[in-house]
Order: sequence, then structure tokens, then C-alpha cells
Amino acid sequence: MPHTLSGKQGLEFLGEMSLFVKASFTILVAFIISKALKYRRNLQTVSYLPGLRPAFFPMTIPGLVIPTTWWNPGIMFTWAWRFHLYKWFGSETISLVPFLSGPVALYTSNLDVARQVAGGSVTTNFVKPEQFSRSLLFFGMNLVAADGETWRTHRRLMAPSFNNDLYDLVWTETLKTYHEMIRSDGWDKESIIDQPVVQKITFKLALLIIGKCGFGFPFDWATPPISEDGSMSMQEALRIISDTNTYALFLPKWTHDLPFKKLKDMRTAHAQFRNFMHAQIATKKDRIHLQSAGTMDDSADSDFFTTLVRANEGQGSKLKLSDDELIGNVFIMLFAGHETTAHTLAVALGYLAIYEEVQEEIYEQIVSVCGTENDPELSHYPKLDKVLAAFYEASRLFPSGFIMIREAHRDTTLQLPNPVGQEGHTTIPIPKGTQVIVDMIGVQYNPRYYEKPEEYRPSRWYGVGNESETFTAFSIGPRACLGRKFATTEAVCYLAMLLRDYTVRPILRPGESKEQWKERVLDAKVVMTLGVQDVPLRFTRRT
Ligand code: HEM
Repeated sequence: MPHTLSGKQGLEFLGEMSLFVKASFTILVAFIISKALKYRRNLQTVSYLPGLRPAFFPMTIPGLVIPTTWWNPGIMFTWAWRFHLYKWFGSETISLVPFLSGPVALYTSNLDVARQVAGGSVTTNFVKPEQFSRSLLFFGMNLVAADGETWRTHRRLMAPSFNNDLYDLVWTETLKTYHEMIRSDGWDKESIIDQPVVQKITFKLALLIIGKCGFGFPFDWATPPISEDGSMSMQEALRIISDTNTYALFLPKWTHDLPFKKLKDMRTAHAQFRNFMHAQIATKKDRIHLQSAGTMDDSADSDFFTTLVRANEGQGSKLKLSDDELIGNVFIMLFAGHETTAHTLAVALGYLAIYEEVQEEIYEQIVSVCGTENDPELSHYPKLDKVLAAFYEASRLFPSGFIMIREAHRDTTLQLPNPVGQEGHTTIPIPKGTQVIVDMIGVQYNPRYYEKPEEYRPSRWYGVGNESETFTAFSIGPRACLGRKFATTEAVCYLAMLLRDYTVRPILRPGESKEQWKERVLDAKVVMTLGVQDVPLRFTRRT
């Protein structure tokens, strides 16, 4: 017999239902009120500075998976809105206050503000927040992620290795590697070489140069570094680590073991890379022990890998590194030392391919400085300022270190310079825990500093010295990039050889114009650093 509700039961049921609806409604109202109160508090925190009011903070899972829209800017908004963002709000420093979830932050495209937060002086009120440095800490504490006394120790240990002997070696090895590439990839047998993804060669080059010069690895173009079991090249492992770093950063740790292909690749790459580093460290330790015993000459071992391993062994320095710090620094130097340079070289070649007149101007300088027969020498470097400018300008438009995240570790203030044309500044309070993000894309597309910032114009850097702080893509102040001269030495040498021997042109799709190619190809993609889409190029040997 079908079960039916009596009148009394029906009333009770409706009563319970309405109780449930009432309870849900009350919870919803309480939730909305608490969010609204929190939102108001957050607006106070940023002194009601104009800015974005999205649902989520950009560096959260929704920020990563949902494309850039007005209600969810996502991780790419500083790139997607690079021409308008700060104009919209009439300020070079804006706030970002999510109304659903995530911390508040200030984003700045102003260099004076960047100096106040990212300069990294001893008395700084701002530190690198650990939750965002996590992607750099997979393998252990290191120079890039560290702060305070730990940072000072790591920097003091590493900085002396970045000297003229190193740059001499970088130059020599880049020349050698260029010739190896020409021979082993068969470029010497063809007059036209198509590279559908130029990053394949720029990444290989940059990894080999950091490996040879910074670590003394015995690899070359034909036999690049591979994992201990031979199953994965280290270039591939580092690419996967970089591509999947957002999973590692934002997904809870337990999810990393789930049986999805991306996660499996991530685990394999991490394991292979870790084994590779352990094997290299073991080999280096053996050498150091033999050298200490006087049975091996140590004059050739001046690379920073030796410095790190010695510090781990408690030799040669008062500064001791733990095992985790050793492996953390090995990873960071291999990583920072190649991905940044490789992306920027790909971008520079992409722009030079479409701006033929700029390419010709640079070619003429190369030939006038080095001739067409002999390889350039390191002493030519200062005279190849147009080559350096081509690289600098690529790095301005695609700054591989695209955001520098800092957090106030005590209550402090910031001086925000008034808009262009108005003297003075406005001081705003910054409560402890507030994030201040230096938007390097914003800085480098800021019309206050660059005329027609959207244009690729290497000439703006002609004559600008290698150390000049007017060039900001390597950051500023005591925490500026330690590898700047390393990167520019490698880039100038490689570009000088390549552009002297070959013309570079874009590989266009049928019916595609150069302008359309530029729109399609010279577009950013975020991995661990800011990269560029696959750049397809044609190299034609100059006769
Ligand atoms: C185009 C190439 C490069 C660019 C645009 C670049 C950019 C940067 C930026 C913006 C920072 C500051 C990051 C922050 O404070 O959050 C930085 C730091 C650093 N870079 Fe580079 N970099 C490049 C190449 C290199 C190379 C080749 C190496 C090593 C050989 C290197 C090693 C480092 C290190 C160790 C730091 C940390 C310095 C410190 O905190 O004391 N970089 N780089």
C-alpha cells in the first residue's frame, strides 16, 4: 500500500522543511555578512586604494584554471592588461581585494615603490612570503627563496664565484657550444634550417652553459646531461618541473600521488632530477676528497658547484651549508641559470626575425667589431652594445622574473609617488602581512619610464652599461640578479655568432602576415618564469 502523509505529518514535514530553509538562509546571511565585513576590513587595509575587486586571488586554483576575466583576473592578468591596467585606475600602484577568497595585495608598476619593497636592504620591512616561494623550495632552502640572515649567508657564499674568470669561461664555452650545435645538428650541411620551436635550441644551449661553467659538468651538444638510468634528459626533467610547478604549488600535497599523467610525469621528473643531482654531488665530493688528500690537482675547480659542495663539507669557508641547502642551491642555480636566459633568447630572436632592419643594423655592428672570419672575443663584448640591447629589449618586453612578491613582516608605510606631472608622494600605511607585488611587466611597460613601451626598440639601450640600474628586468638593489653578467655574456656571444652567420626570419603560416605572426607567437605563457609561445624560425646561412 503506498505510503501517504496524514495531514498532521504533512504539517510536521513542512515545519521541518521551513526550519531547514530558515537555517540555510541564516547560514547564508551570516556567511554573506562575514564576507562583507571581511571585505570592508580588507578595503581599509589597503587604504581604499583603487583597484581590482575580483572573486579570487590570482594565485589560487580558480585563478590558475579560469582564464582572465573582469571577475577573475587569474595569473595572467598583468600580461593580458599590460597596456591599460594602471591607466584604468589612474594610479601606478593599485589594490587587489578579492570578495570571495584570498589575501589582499597591492600591485605596483612604479620603480620607487619597487625599491622600497624589493630592494632587500638589511633593514627591509618586506620579506618573500614562504607560501609563494614554495615552488622554489622543492629541493631545499636556497639563495633565491631565502630571507634575512640565511639569505646573507647564501649570497656571501655564492657571490665571489661570479667573477671575470667565470665570464671568460662562459664566453669560451658558448663559442664552443655554438660550433658543436652547427656540426652535430647538421647546420653546416644545409643553407636553410627551419626550427619550428626555437626554444629547443635556446634551452639546450642555456642548460649546457650553466652546467659546464657553473658546475663543471662534462657534457656537450651531442651528449647533453641525462638521468642516471638514461631514461630522461635533464632538459626534459627541468621543463616538466617548471611546467607542473603550479600543481606542486597550489594542489595539496596528498594529490601529488594521484594517478594522473601530468602528476605522474611531475613525480618522475622530480625523482630523476634529484637522482641526477645526488650523483653529481657524490662525484664532486670524491674529487674534493682526492684534492684535499693532495692526490688531485684542484686548480681547475673554481665553479660555484665546487664552492657549494665545499661549504657542505665544511671546507674552504666559515659558511656551512646543510645537505638540503646544498641540493636546494644546486637546483636553483641550474634552474635560474638556464630557463630565464633561454626564454629571453627565444624572444630576442623572435623580434629580430620580424624587424629585419634592426637585425641588419646589429649584423653590421657584429661584422665591424669581429669581422666575418674569426670568432668574437670577450674583449669585443663592450663594443657589441647593439647585440646586448637586442637582448635587454627582449627582456624588457618579456621579463622572465615577471612578479616579485613581498610581504610586510611588520606594520610599515609606503610612499607612493604622485602621478606624472604632480610633485611629491602620498604615504599609506601597510599593516603587517600585506602583500606588495612588484609587477615587472607593469614597470617595464610604464610610459613614465619608456617612450612607446609597446614597441621593440633595442636602440633605447644603446650605450647603457652592463651594470646600469636603468635596466630593471634583473631587479634592483642588494637582491638583484646574481647571474646578470653571466646571462648577458652568454647571450651576446651566442647572438653575435648566430646573427653573423645566419639571417633569421619567422616561419609564417599560409596567408599570415608578420604582424599576425607577432600577435600569435610573441605572446606570453607562464611557467615558473614568464615564457613565450613556441617560436618558429627560419635560419638562412649568409654567403
Ligand atoms: C635573462 C636572464 C635573467 C633574468 C631576466 C633574471 C631575473 C632575475 C630577477 C628579476 C631576480 C630577482 C627575483 C626576486 O627578487 O624575487 C633574479 C634573482 C636571481 N637570479 Fe636571475 N635572471 C636571469 C638570469 C640568471 C642567471 C643566468 C643566473 C645564474 C647563473 C641567475 C641567478 C639568480 C640568483 C641566484 C638570484 C637571487 C639573488 C638574490 O636573491 O640574492 N639569474 N633574477
